[in-house]
Amino acid sequence: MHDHDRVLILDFGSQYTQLIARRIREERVYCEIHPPTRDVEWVREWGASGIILSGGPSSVYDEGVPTLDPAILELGVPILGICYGMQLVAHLGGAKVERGKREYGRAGLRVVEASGLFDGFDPAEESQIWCSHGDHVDTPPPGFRVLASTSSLPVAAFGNEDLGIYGVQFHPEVAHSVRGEEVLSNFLFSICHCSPSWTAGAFIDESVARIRAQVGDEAAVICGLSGGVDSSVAATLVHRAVGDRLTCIFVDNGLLRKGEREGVERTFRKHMGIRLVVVDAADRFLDALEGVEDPEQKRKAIGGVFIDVFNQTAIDEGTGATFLVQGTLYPDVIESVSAGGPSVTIKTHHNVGGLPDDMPFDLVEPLRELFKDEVRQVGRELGLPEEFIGRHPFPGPGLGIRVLGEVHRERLDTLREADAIYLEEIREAGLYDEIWQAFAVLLPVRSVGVMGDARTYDHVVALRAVTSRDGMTADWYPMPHEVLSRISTRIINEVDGVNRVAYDISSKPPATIEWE
Ligand SMILES: Nc1ncnc2c1ncn2[C@@H]1O[C@H](COP(=O)(O)OP(=O)(O)OP(=O)(O)O)[C@@H](O)[C@H]1O
Ligand SMILES: O=c1[nH]c(=O)c2[nH+]cn([C@@H]3O[C@H](COP(=O)(O)O)[C@@H](O)[C@H]3O)c2[nH]1
Ligand SMILES: NC(=O)CC[C@H](N)C(=O)O
Ligand SMILES: [Mg+2]
Repeated sequence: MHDHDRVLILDFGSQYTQLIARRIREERVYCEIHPPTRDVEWVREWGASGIILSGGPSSVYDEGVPTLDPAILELGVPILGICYGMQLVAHLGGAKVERGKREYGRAGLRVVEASGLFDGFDPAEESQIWCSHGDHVDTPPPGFRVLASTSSLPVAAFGNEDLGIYGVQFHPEVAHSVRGEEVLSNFLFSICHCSPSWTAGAFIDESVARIRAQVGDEAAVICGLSGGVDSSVAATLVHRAVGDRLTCIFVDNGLLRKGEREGVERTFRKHMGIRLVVVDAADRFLDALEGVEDPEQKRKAIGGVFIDVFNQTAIDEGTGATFLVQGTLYPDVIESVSAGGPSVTIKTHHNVGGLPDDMPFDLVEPLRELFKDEVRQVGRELGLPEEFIGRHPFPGPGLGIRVLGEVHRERLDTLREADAIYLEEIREAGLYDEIWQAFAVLLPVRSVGVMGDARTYDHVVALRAVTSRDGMTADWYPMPHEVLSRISTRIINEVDGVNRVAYDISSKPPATIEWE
């Protein structure tokens, strides 16, 4: 049995699946996202208080589309199907899913009565919802009744209260569905009878217990420690679970920022009380990157060397470790791999898709289901110093994916200097905490300039600064002009080989935060 009610989200490939998870956790209910291939036995074992079926790009009549073990509908666990999830419930329940009436964006929802899923709504009033579908249902399956409609959709929501199974054609999880949160909270609390008990403190207790169960009483554990918030939180949790059987390994991969190695070592030794080994492996990484230009190849090469170095260090240090802890987060996972489901690979995060198949360790990833801001909350609860928690994220492949194209030592040095100036000025201007992540990128092009009456033909540095909540979506930060101007002047004057600075004004999507 679990201490907390838990909701299972089956992911049919919607862009919004992670938003569903967020919304549920914001209601302080624990949830996890899993591929729709989970069968009824697995689901029973998992112990869901409620199940949400996400939307997705498929159509129920197409070939090879993801479906649901129909026995799950008979478990007696409440179910809410959203968009494709609703269409699947309709299809499996014997209703017809109609094709070809496309509806994207806003619509007005009118509920039949103010109860159950729509408790607190007013049948006399319309509320704005957000839609994104091409298929729809005109008549609910036998045993189900219409709960809401819009001017163009006769069935915007249906339900069978006896079975506790519901479907909504719109997306209650997006902010533009103005009362969507209420729909989700009605589902969680009135229908699934969850209690809102999932807090950062509860997460800590549970994950310490889970780590103990996974690692056992004997095994030794190493942790890849970067000094970033994710691995610091992961290391602290594991340390609570296994004590001195944990050794942290900080790898200087030659792709770190200026002063980073010294800074991380100092802060960690000062605050953490965990054994730390620092390994200088710059040559190995740079050798592996020689001649490699493609971003995915670079990421995979770096991921592979990380594991080799962890392995060699575990042996050299005589740890006998059989477990490797990583601070992998949910966004690392979702962007790297199709979660057994239908979403696509955006980029291979070094700690997920970049791992070799024949890894000599079992992975311990206590944060695999969380988003960055949730990890920060856990870190605060664990009492980690603000120096770790407030740090901008820094990717494991580091400057290796910020020197675009082939990575050379002198290019790394150039970027290191430019990046240090950029961050120094941002701190100086008091903007560091307002920005989610800021960094410089060295472009693989050169441009013409004039310095001291002489012609230059040098490199271009692009500056990126974004605001974000969880790294899944981001917007460019409107950096004050006088700060930009100071940064640009300093970089061009102080960094050899750079004669031009550009500011990146792309949001995510359609761009990503990193350039590679
Ligand atoms: N230089 C490094 N040495 C050892 N392990 C590393 C290093 N860089 C990354 N890792 C491992 O890869 C994981 C993922 O890196 P990632 O950058 O996502 O997390 P983080 O560095 O802990 O936090 P942040 O996102 O705040 O930088 C880390 O949690 C850590 O386990
Ligand atoms: O540890 C990591 N290993 C990686 O391979 C990796 N790639 C991207 N990132 C970080 O993830 C966040 C989202 O980045 P993107 O928008 O570029 O995908 C941003 O914070 C990125 O810095 C990584 N972190
Ligand atoms: N967003 C969705 O879930 C869309 C479901 C289905 N593909 C449709 O177009 O109706
Ligand atoms: Mg990092």
